[in-house]
Formats: sequence, structure tokens, C-alpha cells
Amino acid sequence: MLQQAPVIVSSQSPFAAAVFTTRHPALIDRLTDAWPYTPQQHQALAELAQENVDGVMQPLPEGAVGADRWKRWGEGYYGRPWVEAPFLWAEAFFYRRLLEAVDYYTPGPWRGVDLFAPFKQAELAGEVVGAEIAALAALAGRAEQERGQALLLGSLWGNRADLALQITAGRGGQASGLVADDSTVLWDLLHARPGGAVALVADNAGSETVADLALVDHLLTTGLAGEVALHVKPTPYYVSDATLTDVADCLRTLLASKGEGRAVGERLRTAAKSGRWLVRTDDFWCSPFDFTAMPAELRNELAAATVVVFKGDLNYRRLVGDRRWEPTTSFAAATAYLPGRVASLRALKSDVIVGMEPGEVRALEATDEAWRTSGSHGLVQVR
Ligand SMILES: O=P(O)(O)OC[C@@]1(O)O[C@H](CO)[C@@H](O)[C@@H]1O
Repeated sequence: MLQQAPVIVSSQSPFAAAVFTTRHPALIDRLTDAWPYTPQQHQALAELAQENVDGVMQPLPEGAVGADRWKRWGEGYYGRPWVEAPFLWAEAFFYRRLLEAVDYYTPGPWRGVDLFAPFKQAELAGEVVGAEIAALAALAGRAEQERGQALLLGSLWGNRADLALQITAGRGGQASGLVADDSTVLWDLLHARPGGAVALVADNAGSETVADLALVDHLLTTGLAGEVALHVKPTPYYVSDATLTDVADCLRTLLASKGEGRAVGERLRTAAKSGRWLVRTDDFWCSPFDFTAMPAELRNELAAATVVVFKGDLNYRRLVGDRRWEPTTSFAAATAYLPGRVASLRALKSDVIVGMEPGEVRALEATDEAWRTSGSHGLVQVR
């Protein structure tokens, strides 16, 4: 039985603390530049920024959607600085408070408006996505195995396109190495059970989702999967996290392109029509808990898949637990509570890491690189 490491509380992690004191206020500035907010919305956003920097955490107002639930979940945290709550919990609550500040659930013109849409749209229209789609043509002629691996790595490195990270860190340097690579295990298990259901728990919209869609198409056209469920967030979250609208925007971008990009889009549209590709969502994806708290229904749905592929850093933190693990802790042990086979494709963007070789940890620690948090390193881990 694995001994659980301590949960990360932001005040104990310079990286996590900066998310509240720097990243969140910068994000709020970007939002107020992007939208014609009302005086009340400006005030709510300014208060939220100030609370994050040097104030204390306030609960949702009475009567807000989910207020009772959040009051219960946050007992002991309200009235104290944000950085004194668990990092994972407080970040999720920040995004819920952000929706409240911009009237996401309030009847009126702002209801249901994706506050992050301007940033997501700019990314989708940018040159990274254009180059990504153009690269699909070159891959089309390659052998199946080589194409699959390139699409898998494309989906992994697509995870660097995280708009939350870019708000304070810029686009980041070159992608460097993988700190763990179980991709052969992943392909072997797909080849051992072809035609089954695969679940892909998505992360960011835009270029990451375009890469994910290309991978989904590959799994379906090769018959390695008979069905692929793409799980997305039910509401705007962590700036660039994909919702159904974002998936549809990516699909339209593919369909509006030429050659192989368009062909991928057309095959996916057909797969959606026949039920072989489906988009799913669940409120749990925006909850402040790790996956040990996953509701039974969702857990059973995922357990029926040949493999569940979790994309990105936040899903990784929730999968292994947002804890101060020794990096050499076994990935299999940390995820043993979840039934079925699981995989993670992630660019490293937070303190949490497990499943590494001791020598590799020593080598990376000897550099002065922020290898755990900069997004320059990646991993493919499978259990
Ligand atoms: O899940 P993603 O998009 O890969 O990353 C989310 C992220 O940017 O948000 C957190 C900090 O705000 C970090 O865990 C991580 O860097």
C-alpha cells in the first residue's frame, strides 16, 4: 500500500503561490482588456484579484449556482489567504469565482459567454495551428506505426499550448526530452485489443485539441479503436481548457483547411454521425478534487475503455494526486485506485511528478532548468 505524500498547499510552493499572486491578477487584466465589462463586473474582478494577492478567500454569494456545495467543500478555507488552501482546490475555486464575477450563470447578455473565447480564438487562428494542419499532409504518406507515434507526440507536445501558462511565462522555450516514455506499452495494449473503446480526457482547446483530433482520427481509421470518447469541460476553465464549442471550432478549422486536414475533419464528422466519435462531459471535470473522488458512474464509464488517456498537467495532478511525491514514486502505485488501463500525455507544468528513474531525477536537478514547471519536458506514462 502506497504511503500518501502531503497535499500541496500553495504557501509551501513558490510555483503555486505565484499562480495566485501573479498569474491570476495578470489573467484578470487580460480579461478586462478584452471585454466591455460593466462597473459591477469590473469591481467583482478587481476584488477577486486583490483577494488572490493579499486578501482572504470569500465564498460564493448565497444563491449562486452550487453555492451550498462549494460552502461545504471549502469549510475551513474561507476567511483565510488563498495560498493557505490546497493548491488544486483553490485553483478550481478561483475559476468558479471568475465565472461568477462575469455573470456566467446570471440571466442576461453575459450568461453562458465563454470569457476566454478571445484568447482561444486568437490561438486557433494563429500560425501554430496552421503549421500543425499543414504537417498532417506529410504524415499521411508515412507507415502506420510511424504516423501513430508522430501523432501521439504531437498530442503530447500540443499540451504546451496552455494559455494559463503563457499569461506569465510566454510561449516557452523549445520542447526538450521526455522524462518517461511508455509509448510502446500504449501501442502494444491498443494492438492487443483492437476495435475497443478508447477514452481521451482532453485538456486545452486550439492547437492541443487539433492534435488530439488528429490522434482520434488515427485510432479510428486504423481500427485500433472502434469508438473514441473525448471528454471535455462543461464550462470555461483554466483559461484554455476545451469545451464542446472549442472542439466544434477545431473541427470547423480542419474542415476549412485543404488536403489531409480537411480529410481528417470529414472523417471525424462522419464518425460523430455514426456514433464512433463522441464528445462527453461531466461536472466532475471542473470540481476541486483529485480523481480518487470521481463519481461511480463516470469511473465505471472510463473503466469500460481499453485505455483512458489523460491529457495535460491538471489531469495529471488530479490523476496521481496533487501531492509532494518523491519523483521516483511508482506511477502504477499512485494510480492503482483507478480501475482499467490509464495513460498520461503531459508537458510538465507543475511541481508534481512520479514514475521517474533516480538517475534522471539527479541529472535534471543538477541543471538550473525549471524542468518540472516550464513545460519544456514531457512524459508518456502508462499503467
Ligand atoms: O492542464 P494544463 O493545461 O496542462 O496545465 C494547467 C496549468 O497551466 O495550470 C496550473 C497552474 O495554473 C499548472 O498545473 C499547469 O501549469
